[in-house]
Amino acid sequence: MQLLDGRTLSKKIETQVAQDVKKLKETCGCTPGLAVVLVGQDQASAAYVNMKKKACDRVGFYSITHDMPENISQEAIERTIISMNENDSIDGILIQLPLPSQIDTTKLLELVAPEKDVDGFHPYNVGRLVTNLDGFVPCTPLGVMELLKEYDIDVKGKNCVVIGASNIVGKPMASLLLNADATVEICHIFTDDLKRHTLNADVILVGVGVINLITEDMVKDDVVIIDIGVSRTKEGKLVGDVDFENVSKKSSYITPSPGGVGPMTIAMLLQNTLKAAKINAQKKNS
Ligand SMILES: Nc1nc(=O)c2c([nH]1)NC[C@@H]1CN(c3ccc(C(=O)N[C@@H](CCC(=O)O)C(=O)O)cc3)C=[N+]21
Repeated sequence: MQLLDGRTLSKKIETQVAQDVKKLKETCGCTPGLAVVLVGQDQASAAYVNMKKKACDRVGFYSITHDMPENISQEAIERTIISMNENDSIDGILIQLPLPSQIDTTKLLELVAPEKDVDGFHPYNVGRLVTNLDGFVPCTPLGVMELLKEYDIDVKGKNCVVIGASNIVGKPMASLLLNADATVEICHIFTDDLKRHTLNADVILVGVGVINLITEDMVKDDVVIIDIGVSRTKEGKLVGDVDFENVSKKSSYITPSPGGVGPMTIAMLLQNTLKAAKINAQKKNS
C-alpha cells in the first residue's frame, strides 16, 4: 500500500505557482488577484476561506474577502460579483459554498464572468469540461487528477467508480475520468447495492461525507482509493468516507483524509487563479 500524499504534492505545486507569480510580476507588473465572497458565520466556511487566503499570501497573490452577513440580500451579493467582474485587479472570483437558503446560488454562479470562474462552476465552463475543451475545472476533482498523475496511475480503460453526484465534485470528477479514457460509473444516494459496484472498481473516488461508507468487504485487492469526504467525528477529529485502517490493507494506493485531496483543492485554486491571471496579462500586452 502506498499513500497518495496530497500535502507534499500541494507544496510542490505552490512552489511552482510562486515562481510563476514572480515571473509574471517581472514581465508585466501583474499580480494575480483572487476575490472570495463569504456569507454568514459558518465556522467551517470561514476556516476554509482563511486557508485559501493564507495560501494566496504564500504564493504572492493579491486577495480580498467580501465578508457578508447571513441575512444579506441576493441583490447585494449580485452587485459585489458585478463589481468584481469589472475590477481589473481581480483575476479570479470564488463564492464560498454553501450559501444561506434565501440566496439563489445558481443565479450567482451564472453571474461570475466565465474567464474569472476559478472554481469552474459556471455552466459555460461545465460545458467546456464535458466536451473536453480547455476551461476552468473545479478544484477538487482537478486536484485528484493531479494526484493520480504524480503517482503514474493511468485510469485509461480502468473501471472507475465515482460515489457522489454533486455539481462540485462527483459530476466533474466523472467528466475528467471519462476525458482520460476511463470507464466511469457514477453512484449516489439512490444507488441500489453500492457494494455490487465498488467490488468491480479498479479505482474508487468517494466524496459524500458519510463516515466509514467504504469498508474492506466492499473493495477488491489492489484497488486505488481516493477519499474526498470530509466529516468530523463526535470527538472533533477530521475523517473521510473510507474505513482507512482496514481498507488500506487491501489497496494498492490510498489517499489519507486529511492530508490527501483537501490540500490539493487549495493548490488547484492557486493554479486556476494563476491561469486566469496569465490569460489577462496576455490580453493586456496585445
Ligand atoms: N466555492 C467553493 N469552492 C470550494 O473549493 C469549496 C467550497 N466552496 N466550499 C467548501 C469546500 C471544501 N473545500 C476544502 C478545501 C480544503 C480542504 C483541506 O485542505 N483540508 C485539509 C484539512 C484542513 C483542516 O485541518 O481543517 C486536509 O484534508 O488535509 C478541505 C476542503 C473547498 N470547498
